[in-house]
Amino acid sequence: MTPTNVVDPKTVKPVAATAGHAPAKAGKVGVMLVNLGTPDGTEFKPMWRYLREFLSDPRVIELNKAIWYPILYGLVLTTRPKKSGANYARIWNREKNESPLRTYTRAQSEKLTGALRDLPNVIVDWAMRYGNPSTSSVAERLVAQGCDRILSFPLYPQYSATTTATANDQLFRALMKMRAAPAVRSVPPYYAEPVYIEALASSIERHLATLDFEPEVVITSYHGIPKPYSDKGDPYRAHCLDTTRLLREKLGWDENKLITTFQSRFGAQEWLQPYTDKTVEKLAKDGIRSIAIVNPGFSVDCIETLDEIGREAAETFHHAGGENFAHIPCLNDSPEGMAVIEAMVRRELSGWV
Ligand SMILES: C=CC1=C(C)c2cc3[nH]c(cc4nc(cc5[nH]c(cc1n2)c(C)c5CCC(=O)O)C(CCC(=O)O)=C4C)c(C)c3C=C
Ligand SMILES: [Fe+2]
Ligand SMILES: [Fe+2]
Repeated sequence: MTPTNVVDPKTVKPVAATAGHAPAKAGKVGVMLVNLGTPDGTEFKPMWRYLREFLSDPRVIELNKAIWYPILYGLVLTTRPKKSGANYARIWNREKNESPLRTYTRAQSEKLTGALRDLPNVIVDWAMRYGNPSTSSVAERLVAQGCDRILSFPLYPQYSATTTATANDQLFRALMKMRAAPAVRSVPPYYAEPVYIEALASSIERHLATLDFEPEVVITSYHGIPKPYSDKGDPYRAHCLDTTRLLREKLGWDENKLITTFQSRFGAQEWLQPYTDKTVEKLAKDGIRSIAIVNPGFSVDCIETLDEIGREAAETFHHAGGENFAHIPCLNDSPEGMAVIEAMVRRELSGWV
């Protein structure tokens, strides 16, 4: 039987001009890489602006506003901008005057543009959930360039409401202001995709081969979330554990060689355990001399990987008696990392190009 109602996207033409109207630009597909966000500078003001936007997001801090805002404005935003700014200053990309997260996300977008050259109707761009370039400005730019469809790619392999869902919320908030809003798709979490697991395994093997020691233990350290969020149904922890299990199988390692921990606690409540800093300290005290840490949950290196792991965790390990410490970089814009992004984008564009 011949299908009668199937639309071939290649035959859909831009809307023609009618009397009194400019021709509507249409027919292009926007691919938008979305990362978490980052401050515009390391000084108090830009740090304050970034932290205020981030920590006012009810997906991130679930406390009632009447309780949270006095703490946020009275305590957190009076002290943390200075402390975090000093940490950002240590890892800042001085050549471009921006954080590594922004540099790497832009590089991913540029490389993806090159990789998708065979799809002339596709425009690739990149945005942040918090800070700049804002999600709304990039969505508007794509629409102005003729995109009537947008594929949004929240760059988090493991889903969490605190990251993936809020990136999607923000895009729809931008669409709420448009009369002619584009159709939207969102790339699903890819924590168990073979292309991602293979990329992590080959990146780990490549970096371990450059070391002059063999780690007795390799830690997969993920950003944490408050434990109550997980208890209430956020699937993030299960996604992280799945990634590590699949990576272990791929590498042929046992449960003592590749372990899972959670880092970057914020505030007083309990977060997902085991904690990375406590684990690193305990390993050294238990006589483990050599470790490596990899951060599979971060698509690019940032303050949490370069400073909290590359500096702080290394110091903790050495102070507790450890000898050899290695931090394995994130996939970033490496060939392995770009293979993951390209594969996910091509699959999710199906039917649109
Ligand atoms: C309650 C607070 C936070 C939750 C929940 C949270 C979840 C979460 N975050 C990431 C990824 C990143 N977080 C980064 C920085 C960062 N995270 C928090 C707080 C929470 N994160 C803060 C306050 C900060 C700012 C830095 C600081 O002051 O300590 C970053 C790095 C950004 C950069 O510019 O380098 C990333 C990436 C995930 C994946 C996640 C939940 C799964
Ligand atoms: Fe975070
Ligand atoms: Fe941190």
